[in-house]
Amino acid sequence: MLFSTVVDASRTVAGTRSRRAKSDALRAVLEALAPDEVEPVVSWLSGELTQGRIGVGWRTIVGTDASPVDSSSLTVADVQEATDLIARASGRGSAALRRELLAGLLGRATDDEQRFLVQVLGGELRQGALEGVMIEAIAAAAGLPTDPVRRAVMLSGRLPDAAAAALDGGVDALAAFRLEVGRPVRPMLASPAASLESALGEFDSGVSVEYKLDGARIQVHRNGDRVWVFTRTLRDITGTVPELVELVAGLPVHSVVLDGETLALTDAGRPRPFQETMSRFGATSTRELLLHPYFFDCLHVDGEDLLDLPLSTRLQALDRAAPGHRIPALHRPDAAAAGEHLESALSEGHEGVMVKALDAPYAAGRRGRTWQKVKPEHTLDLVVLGAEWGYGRRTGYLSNLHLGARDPDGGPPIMVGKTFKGLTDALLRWQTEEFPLHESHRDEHTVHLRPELVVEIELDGVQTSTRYPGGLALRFARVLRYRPDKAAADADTIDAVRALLRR
Ligand SMILES: Nc1ncnc2c1ncn2[C@@H]1O[C@H](COP(=O)(O)OP(=O)(O)OP(=O)(O)O)[C@@H](O)[C@H]1O
Repeated sequence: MLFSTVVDASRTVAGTRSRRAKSDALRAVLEALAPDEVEPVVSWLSGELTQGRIGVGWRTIVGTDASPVDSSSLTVADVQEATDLIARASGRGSAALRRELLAGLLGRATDDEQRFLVQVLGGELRQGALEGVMIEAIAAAAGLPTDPVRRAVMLSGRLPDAAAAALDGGVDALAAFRLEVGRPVRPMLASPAASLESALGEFDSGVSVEYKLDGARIQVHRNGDRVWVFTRTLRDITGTVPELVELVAGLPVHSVVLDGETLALTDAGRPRPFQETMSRFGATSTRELLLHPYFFDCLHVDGEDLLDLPLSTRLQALDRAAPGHRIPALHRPDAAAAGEHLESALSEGHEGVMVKALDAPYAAGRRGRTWQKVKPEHTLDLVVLGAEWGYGRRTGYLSNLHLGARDPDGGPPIMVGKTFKGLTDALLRWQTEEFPLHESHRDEHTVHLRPELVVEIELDGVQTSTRYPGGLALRFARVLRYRPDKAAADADTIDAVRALLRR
């Protein structure tokens, strides 16, 4: 396939708000691909290279001077080969070689193709938000229902692999995707509940009511002596959390996959601030701040996959696999006991409780109704779209944030408000250093950012407004904290913002 066909499709997708039109454009490309073109093209259209990061930084890209050609004959295979060569360059002189190879590739591309390549290489096109649309397009191109495609993506964490399997081997190839110990699964997510009573009222078959701890999500895998620890975004952090590795290595099982939350505690046993827990995931972490795991689900034990079994069965397995390390939970409590559990969670400094249906399977990667979170304040995770230079005491600092909600149809984030409330001096300094690394462009007052940073905002509510394109505006928004554990694709949607309208 000609590379320009891919570039045209990407432009069509970016240029329309219609989910149907996006899906149709993607489908048309997928249907025309040769088998070995599927993985690279699905990766590019999702804004990534199959090789991951290839050592071409922003500086190299803008420093590359290559005039576009008028008409190009670049094929998908040409581009894949060129990026392979760049990715493989190593050792002395490799930076110069990468620059040369990049200039060679760009020098064969048209203006549009160059722009697309630069965006993919610079990570600007990475659009997890498009994933749902892409899954539908893959299913349509392969003539299959959406569910088995989605399941394969959630189990492998990799859209291109699932696309190749769907288009090449159909349902049978997709069914072969299994949970594999050592390969992370997309985590199941929760929906907000209006109240504890409404959450309890929704499930006749019994619930587990669990503390909702305000730490960081972990997924641990163990096979014999080998242990892995992954974050919510499936990043492998095994090397930075030796105390968790040691604990998991000592569990009374041979192989296991556990889902949980990890927290650093004060000497008095109260949770430390979220930032301190997150800082342990960084490369420079100290071991002084020990992380404690609190597991709440078991997806695999000793050769048996449990994803499709009811929560009640998975919790029994969890008790066997990790005795003493469960999150505080009540099994089938009555309303009074559940209420007391919520009160104690809050008085111990935690966020609230989770109410989970005991008969529900583990819906990897889904924000389902079978897990509901009950917490007293309204918070939203929003994408930072830009920041304005401050004035007065804040002169010289990037301050007032432009906030966007995710478009569930895969378009760019939709702006819903601005705020500088809650920003500490430390955060202002951090923003001023960090934001230029995410800059897409700037004007006199504002540095605009690629949609990469997620910030958690507390708010009193939402009102209708003509000021912003979504017709909604946040009321009394204040910054709680940044969420380095989340990508833009995990941010709250415009629908979640709208759901706060009448409360
Ligand atoms: N008992 C629990 N069961 C499931 N998740 C829990 C539990 N305790 C804490 N958590 C955390 O809560 C998150 C689930 O809530 P949700 O799906 O709303 O994620 P979120 O968007 O990170 O929410 P929030 O911003 O409220 O933390 C999980 O990702 C996990 O990190």
